[in-house]
Amino acid sequence: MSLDEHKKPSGNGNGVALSTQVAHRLRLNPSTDHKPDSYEDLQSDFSPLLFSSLERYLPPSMLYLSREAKIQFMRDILVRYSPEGERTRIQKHREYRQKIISNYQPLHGELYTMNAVNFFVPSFLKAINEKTDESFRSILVEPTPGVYVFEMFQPSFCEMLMSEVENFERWVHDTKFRIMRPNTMNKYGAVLDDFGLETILDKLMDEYIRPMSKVFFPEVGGLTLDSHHGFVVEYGVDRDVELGFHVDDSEVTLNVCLGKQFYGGELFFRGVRCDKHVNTETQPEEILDYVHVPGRAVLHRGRHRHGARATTSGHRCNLILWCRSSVFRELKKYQKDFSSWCGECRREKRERQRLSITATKLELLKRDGISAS
Ligand SMILES: O=C(O)CCC(=O)C(=O)O
Ligand SMILES: [Fe+2]
Repeated sequence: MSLDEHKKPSGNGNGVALSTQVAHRLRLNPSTDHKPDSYEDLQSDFSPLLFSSLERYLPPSMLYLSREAKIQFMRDILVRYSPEGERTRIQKHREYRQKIISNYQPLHGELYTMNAVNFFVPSFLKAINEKTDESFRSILVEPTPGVYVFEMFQPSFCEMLMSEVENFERWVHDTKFRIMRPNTMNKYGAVLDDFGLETILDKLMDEYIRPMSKVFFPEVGGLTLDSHHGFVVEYGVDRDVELGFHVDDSEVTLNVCLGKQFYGGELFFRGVRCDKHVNTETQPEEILDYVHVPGRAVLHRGRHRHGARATTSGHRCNLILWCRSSVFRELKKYQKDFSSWCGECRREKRERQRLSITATKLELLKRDGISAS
């Protein structure tokens, strides 16, 4: 079975910016008591807010230089981390979103602001309020290491979200608006962030998924999730039927079944892998087939290889939230061993340790043998 890198149409992995000049390294931690200059009047393709945030990371010796000198220095850094092509793409995407948001009339206004009591089931809310390892563990099961399953959404929320998506799809059809699909592997489905749901999905990641990821996925940036790609996928005989074996472009993925009635569509998992090992063999203990249930969530690492079997009848709709950590992505560039989360790195490491123990034992035996003679 060959595997696809599931691509998103947006987002970059830029992390903590590093200076080109060794003498002027950015600080690792911001100077929180420093009041940055205002950059509101700055004509630049970077947001003025980005400049004032970055200013707090300037080396102390630069904090009181002229505004122009700071702008020049920060611009040089930003340009390195966001090449022109990428900036143009982001700008185009911003305009695309703006066009949708100013023309699309939402069906359920109440979906666009977070209303936790109406959206989530009480058990989930209780666990989130407590935010402890035990409270999370009390509401979920872990059918294979690293895959967590729990009840999450109220049925009324699932219905409302599905009918909003249908309404959006109808608008797209009627106005012949050309929309971008969620990723390279789906022909159907819609990006929720593109039609006004970005703010609540941000909240969903910040206040609900990050606290859980901090407990369950600290080694893949679970504590520092800072951006997301949120969409729905739609399956059925007249939609996408199945989804091939892949890894997500995320550190942590939330996948919640919204409904409706369907047969098939099982998720299959086959172990977590880093880039280098993405196509390596599956170990028997890594095999999991999971049956979707409306309202129920699955939380897993983006690098946990998976796919979805054919939805053979009916209509299946799932909410997917790919959560990313720019810090994790930046740090990953400088690492080679991912044995804290990649099944194959771990297997190789154990094998190296086993060989080294055997060699040491042999060495000792040999020495003993020699001294005994
Ligand atoms: O259909 C599913 O439940 C899986 C979807 C998925 O893995 C994805 O969109 O990344
Ligand atoms: Fe996926």
